[in-house]
Amino acid sequence: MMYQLKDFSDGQCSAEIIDKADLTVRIRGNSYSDLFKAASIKEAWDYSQRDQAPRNSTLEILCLISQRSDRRFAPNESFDLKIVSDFINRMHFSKVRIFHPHSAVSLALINNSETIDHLPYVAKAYLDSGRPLLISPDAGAYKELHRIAQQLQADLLPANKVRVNGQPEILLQGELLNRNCLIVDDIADGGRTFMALAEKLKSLGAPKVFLYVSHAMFHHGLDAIKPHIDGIYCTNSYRDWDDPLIKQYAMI
Ligand SMILES: O=P(O)(O)OC[C@H]1O[C@H](OP(=O)(O)OP(=O)(O)O)[C@H](O)[C@@H]1O
Repeated sequence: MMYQLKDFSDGQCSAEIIDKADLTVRIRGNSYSDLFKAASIKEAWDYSQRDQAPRNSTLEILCLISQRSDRRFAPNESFDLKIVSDFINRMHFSKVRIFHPHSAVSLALINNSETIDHLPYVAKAYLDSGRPLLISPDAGAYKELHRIAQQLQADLLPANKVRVNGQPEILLQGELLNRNCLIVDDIADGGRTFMALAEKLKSLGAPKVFLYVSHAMFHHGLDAIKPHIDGIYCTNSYRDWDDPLIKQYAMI
């Protein structure tokens, strides 16, 4: 560890640099507090470098807060991803690596940014679940999953999601042929998208439906999703889970 963090009882956070080498800071990044911690570390590291030739600094963000707010949804609402991106840009890391961002807008707004690929985790889930048919749940997920399906030499069936009064409705583009399915997406928030899709896939003959999400939030818990999904694969980019339904790959 190149640095250590101290938390004060009033909520303040402070950083101390232990090693003046190149800096890598890996955070979940799913809270404003995490971003402030990264800022404290970078400020202390910059000062530690004042008499040296420039070194490299990398910020790795596993679950970027406000990544879904990649546009101004209404003229009287804040553009939250822009605020977060401006904050990150002011830290001046030489590289910012973001794990499976919701859209390319994060990469466009954050300077010197690149993606941490989720392919290795999808590959593990794909093999563990017995090479099922991959399902992309919506148009946004299709392009990424098409790339991954090609790399894995896996079959891919696109679904499309339209929200009607907030409820997802599903259209499938192809035949299931009684195969098990692995839905692949970036984020599970409440999980309704995947319940509705799994229900549809099972009604069309899928014996088992598995789900891979990089960022497993499940803000309403797992009880509602359990009758629909036979297994969930995810990373711990957002939080740690301890549930028999979930197989989790540790990143932090
Ligand atoms: O678990 P749930 O609550 O069902 O939400 C999960 C879905 O929401 C996100 O897409 P979103 O609808 O935000 O995509 P958009 O950018 O196309 O609006 C995410 O990519 C999932 O597809």
